[in-house]
Amino acid sequence: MADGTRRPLIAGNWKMHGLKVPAARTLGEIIEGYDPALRAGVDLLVCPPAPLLHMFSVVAVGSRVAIGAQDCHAEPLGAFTGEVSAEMIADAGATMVIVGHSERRAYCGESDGVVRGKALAARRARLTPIICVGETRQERDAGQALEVVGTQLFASVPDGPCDFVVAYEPVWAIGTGLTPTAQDVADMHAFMRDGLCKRFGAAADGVRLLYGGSVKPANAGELLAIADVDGALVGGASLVAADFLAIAGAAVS
Ligand SMILES: O=C[C@H](O)COP(=O)(O)O
Repeated sequence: MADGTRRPLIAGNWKMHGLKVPAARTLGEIIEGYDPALRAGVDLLVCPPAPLLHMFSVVAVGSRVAIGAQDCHAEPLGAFTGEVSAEMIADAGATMVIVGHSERRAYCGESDGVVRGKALAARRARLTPIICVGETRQERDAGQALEVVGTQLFASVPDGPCDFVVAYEPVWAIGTGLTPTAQDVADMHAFMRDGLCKRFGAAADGVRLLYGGSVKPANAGELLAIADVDGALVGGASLVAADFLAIAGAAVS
């Protein structure tokens, strides 16, 4: 649970889902459902596929629903066919960007160093990076979860100001319906907070630590009540406005 100084953030990662007409309808439902009670207590972020960023940013103007991207390139421009820079994302109207998602680490071979470069690019473009970390099932079963996440966190987060969000997403919990125990989530978030505070000092108290991996309306209350869980990074359930809003509701109840 956010400690009162950290406003909860519920972020929806739509991954590679969304054609413009149904996607705009879903965004409209989210905006409509982000009522004063929710607005008073929780931040909402929707991260659609890149081709929808500009349209979403225009539709969301004045709604206080933030729009974010799912990835960015480290360089501001250049001969990088198919890539999108942080500056382009900001120019499209987005304010945040996910970096280092485990799907990109696994399928695109992104190392901690690459992720750190993307987080720095986000800072350069005045975007807030959401830096993702998380262990595999094999690593957890081997008792290495804290060590693996600690290493990822240290190497993926750039030096400088605490202008980032961290998302802890156990790889084995993503899209599987499985979640860690509340105690395991609490231990990991306390460990991450401690590591950030040792490195950055008191400023790290303001960093929001999200949990991600099979967050649904049915389990959001329990997960969001855990100490040092300041919100959620939601995949599948963020594609349904009612489910996404119900998860946001759990952050304020
Ligand atoms: O970025 C979101 C995560 O990968 C979680 O996805 P999920 O909620 O579908 O498990």
